[in-house]
Amino acid sequence: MIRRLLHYSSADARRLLVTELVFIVGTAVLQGIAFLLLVPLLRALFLGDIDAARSWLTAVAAVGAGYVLTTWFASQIGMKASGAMLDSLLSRLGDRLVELPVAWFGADRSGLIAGVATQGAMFVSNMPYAILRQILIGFITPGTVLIGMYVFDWRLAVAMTVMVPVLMIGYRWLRNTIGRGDAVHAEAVADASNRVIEFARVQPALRTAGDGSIADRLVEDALQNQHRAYRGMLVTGGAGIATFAGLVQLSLTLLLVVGAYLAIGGTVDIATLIALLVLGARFNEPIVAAGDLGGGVAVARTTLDQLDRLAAVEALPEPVDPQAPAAWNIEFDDVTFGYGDTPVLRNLSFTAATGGMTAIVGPSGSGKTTITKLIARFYDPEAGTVSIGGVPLPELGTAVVEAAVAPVFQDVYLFDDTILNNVWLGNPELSREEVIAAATRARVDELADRLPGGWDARVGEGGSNLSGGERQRVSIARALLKDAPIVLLDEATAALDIGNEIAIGQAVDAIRSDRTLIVVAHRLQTIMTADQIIMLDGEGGIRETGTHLELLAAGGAYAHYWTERVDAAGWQLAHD
Ligand SMILES: Nc1ncnc2c1ncn2[C@@H]1O[C@H](COP(=O)(O)OP(=O)(O)OP(=O)(O)O)[C@@H](O)[C@H]1O
Repeated sequence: MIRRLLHYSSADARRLLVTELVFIVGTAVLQGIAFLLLVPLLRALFLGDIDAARSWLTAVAAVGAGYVLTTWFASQIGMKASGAMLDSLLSRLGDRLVELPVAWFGADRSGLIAGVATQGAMFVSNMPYAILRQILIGFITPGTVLIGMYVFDWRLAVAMTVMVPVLMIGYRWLRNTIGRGDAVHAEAVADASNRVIEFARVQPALRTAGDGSIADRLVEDALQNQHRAYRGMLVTGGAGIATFAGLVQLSLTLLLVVGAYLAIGGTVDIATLIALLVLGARFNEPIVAAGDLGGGVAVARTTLDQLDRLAAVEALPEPVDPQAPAAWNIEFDDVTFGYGDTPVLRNLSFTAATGGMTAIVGPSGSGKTTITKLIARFYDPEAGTVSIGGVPLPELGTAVVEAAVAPVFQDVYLFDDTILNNVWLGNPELSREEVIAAATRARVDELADRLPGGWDARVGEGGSNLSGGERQRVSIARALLKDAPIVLLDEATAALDIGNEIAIGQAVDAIRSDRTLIVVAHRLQTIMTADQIIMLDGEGGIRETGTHLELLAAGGAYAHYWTERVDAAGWQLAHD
């Protein structure tokens, strides 16, 4: 455990932890010596030898003073070590999270991350101050007492020694039992957190679904599961602690029996025996305290295991010497990719020219969004290459790709802040005026005019005060500000009102100049004006490629798709 704590410590936390350990060892040895000095002291008192008792009392007082001093230092340094440990755990976690591939983050990860970053990190960082000290003292003090016991009476010392492996096995078993229970509990807590977060997010949809919806059931099941896991942990943990305390009592009983036997045999005088039995009781005290805290170690271990698993998640390969692309054309060369066993894209090849707009259309689930995710390098393909400017993405590296690409996805997340600050995120270097100018080009000015507070109106959690189309306009404004040479736009599938439809059209026009734009296109206007349309076939490949006019003239699948869409739009307009 100490090795693992040191592994996750910053240099500062490591220095404090090692210093604290030195003081803890000093504390424990001094405590052991103080206990040992009780034997001659008590013996002298029983025998009425007041002078000797006074001398031993002075010795106990001197060792006690040393003990108090080292304890004070150990606790002060321990407190600082705990603080430094918390800092280093959180910064290690933060560093790791930004390294992980974007694809790793799904809704089911929020509970895990929240659990590790809050309760888990607190538990681990509490180790140096609150737990480690007691546990080390629980082993080192009895160890010192045991060595001293051999000096006083080897037979009682042997009786104590016999119990050491039994107590060690008991302690291990206790720790493992609580550890197993806690691992199950931590998983259940993470799952319940995910469900509750999801439940809170989708409230509007749930209100219309009424009681007993799937989400209600999932939350209820997850909470019940957590409750069961917690109860299981308490029951097994409680049983473990009680069993361990029983073993400790057994060792004391053994000492009593051996002591009584020796006293009856006359090989040890009563005064010495009583003093040694008092010592035996003291021998057990720190062990019981350590046993009680064994659960704490197990819980901290669960968090360290989770951190180990996070450390083991494979990041995408990064180049030693990242290249810079000379152009911004995008090329898919024989790309095959899937999320599971079945490929979503099969041997897919196409080129999107620098500065042009490519519209991707096709049936639902045909892989349109997946193509944009591969360009943003959320994933690497299983086979084939995706390149920008002729350089495969793994040779550019994630940082270069992230700088070159501005994604505008459908599920735009806005922070619970002002409209302007949400756009500003795209490029924090720019002035307020420059941000407003870019936001105006993406037609966000209409929102600022409408909402009380203007540019400083708050958008609510996740942008809940805005419609889907409005959120997407804010996201387009961010992309405009970022001024990346490639923009990926996943157009909102939801039908837009006429105001949003026109505004999004103007925002897309603003963004397309001088940029390579890949659009998962749903608006007829976007599709019609694209430089190239790629129509996916729904089986992982491309059915047709060309301009709107070329494909219409070909009279194939696209022409059919277009006629249907136009008819549907006409039907919709006729009924509005
Ligand atoms: N993270 C994921 N994990 C597992 N499967 C996924 C994931 N994302 C997408 N898929 C699956 O991959 C397939 C293609 O999804 P994709 O979102 O690329 O399709 P799409 O053409 O954009 O669909 P739509 O038009 O409905 O948005 C779908 O079957 C989808 O269920």
